Amino acid sequence: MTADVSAYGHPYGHPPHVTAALMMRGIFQEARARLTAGAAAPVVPEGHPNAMPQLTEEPGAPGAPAAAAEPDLLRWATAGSVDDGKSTLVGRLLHDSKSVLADQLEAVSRASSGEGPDLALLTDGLRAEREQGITIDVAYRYFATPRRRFILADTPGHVQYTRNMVTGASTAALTVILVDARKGVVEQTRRHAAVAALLRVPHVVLAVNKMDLAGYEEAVFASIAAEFTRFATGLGVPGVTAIPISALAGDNVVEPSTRMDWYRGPTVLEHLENVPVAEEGGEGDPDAPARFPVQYVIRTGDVRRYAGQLASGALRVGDRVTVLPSGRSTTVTGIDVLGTETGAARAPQSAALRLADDLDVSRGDLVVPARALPTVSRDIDAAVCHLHERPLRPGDHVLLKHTTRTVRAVVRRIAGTGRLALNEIGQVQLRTAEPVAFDAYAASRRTGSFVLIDPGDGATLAAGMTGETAPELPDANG
Ligand SMILES: Nc1nc2c(ncn2[C@@H]2O[C@H](COP(=O)(O)OP(=O)(O)OP(=O)(O)O)[C@@H](O)[C@H]2O)c(=O)[nH]1
Repeated sequence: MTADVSAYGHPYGHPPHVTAALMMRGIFQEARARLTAGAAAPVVPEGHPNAMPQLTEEPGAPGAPAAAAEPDLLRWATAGSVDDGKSTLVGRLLHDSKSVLADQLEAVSRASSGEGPDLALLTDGLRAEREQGITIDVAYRYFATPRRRFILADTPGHVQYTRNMVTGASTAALTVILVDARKGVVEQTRRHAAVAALLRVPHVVLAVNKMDLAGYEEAVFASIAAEFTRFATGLGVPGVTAIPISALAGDNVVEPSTRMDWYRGPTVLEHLENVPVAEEGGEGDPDAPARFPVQYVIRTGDVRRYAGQLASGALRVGDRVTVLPSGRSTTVTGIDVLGTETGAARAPQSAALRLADDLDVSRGDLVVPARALPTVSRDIDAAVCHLHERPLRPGDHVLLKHTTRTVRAVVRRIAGTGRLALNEIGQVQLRTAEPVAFDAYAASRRTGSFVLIDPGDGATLAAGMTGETAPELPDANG
């Protein structure tokens, strides 16, 4: 798969599935890289049920500079307790928006007993496939409508929920949290809201599902929406959009419901199609300082160029930049995007830079504007979500993977009980063997996040958000 992963010597690679090790950079980036580069090859293998031809027909893709935030691409995730209807919702969305391949639908119809197709089968088929692998937690589903393309991190609900949600939501611009209208806000819902808040997912949708089983009553919806919004707002979730739906009957998923005329808001799809994707601190934020993690060095004769993908902000020829962690400064003398000399590049474009001075720049270095430096330190304090069966303990030796850089680190302190079990989120202090250049997660999701890796077997142990405070969460293993 990506050169990145093999850099620490572990042969992951199950596209379109992804292991948690790829979480922060992930297949999203591969997808994005391909899309912005206008690559002809689809992100998912040809013939796979997820292989949506629309992906390669991005308007103006080849050669066209990527729009700052790729307004036509939304990355999103779903969350909800077991049986709240995640699979049915996604199936309904694909079905009603005609975003599913015809042969797949036919197979589902044949497999379903009863009247309509069992929409959960559309996603459960993929899930079974995914569950064959131990480390595979999230399947990425690609679909498109005429308005927008979507990448959905489809997470199984029943087990290891937090891990999956962290994996799925960390790069998402939106997450849909489902509740069952008959049950309302439950412990799990609060936990999902807390994780969404921690990950700073910019848009949270509360889908109050199974409204058909609640008589399509406005009062039922209103009280659940009010309770959730109060709770989520208290956690710092910027905005909640609550939508009453029946995933099974198709109310307010793609088409507006005729049975809930008291609801005037958007359907789920309308909302997905219209929600703004540029977020503060995100790759599309025009005010964010430039962050350019060097992926590899290209040598042609005497000329050296540094290739990578802008994690945030923009770089221009003439910019005074500092290369971290060394701290040396120089000037950008050339920028190549898609093999063409350009004056500038902006996130999320991939680019190759030329620098005025012959500095010793290598993979894992971070090129930043000299006037807007991140923190450079060997000490990292972060909210960490533990993703492995083996608990994390002080004294543990790990590899810390941050953007394109992997360094050795040791766990110095874990607040509270002093250990982190699977799915727990806690405050962790780390000391790295070499300085790392990072931002606060609040300022930049990309340069403020990292994963911890087991140096022995390459397993992903944990995901961290620098400078964040771990929330108090109910019920760690929901
Ligand atoms: N009446 C009614 N039933 C629904 C609705 N949405 C889903 N269901 C049913 O609820 C059950 C669970 O739906 P799923 O879509 O499998 O739920 P899930 O959240 O994906 O559950 P996991 O796969 O276990 O995570 C199925 O029997 C669905 O048919 C709805 O809007 N109304």
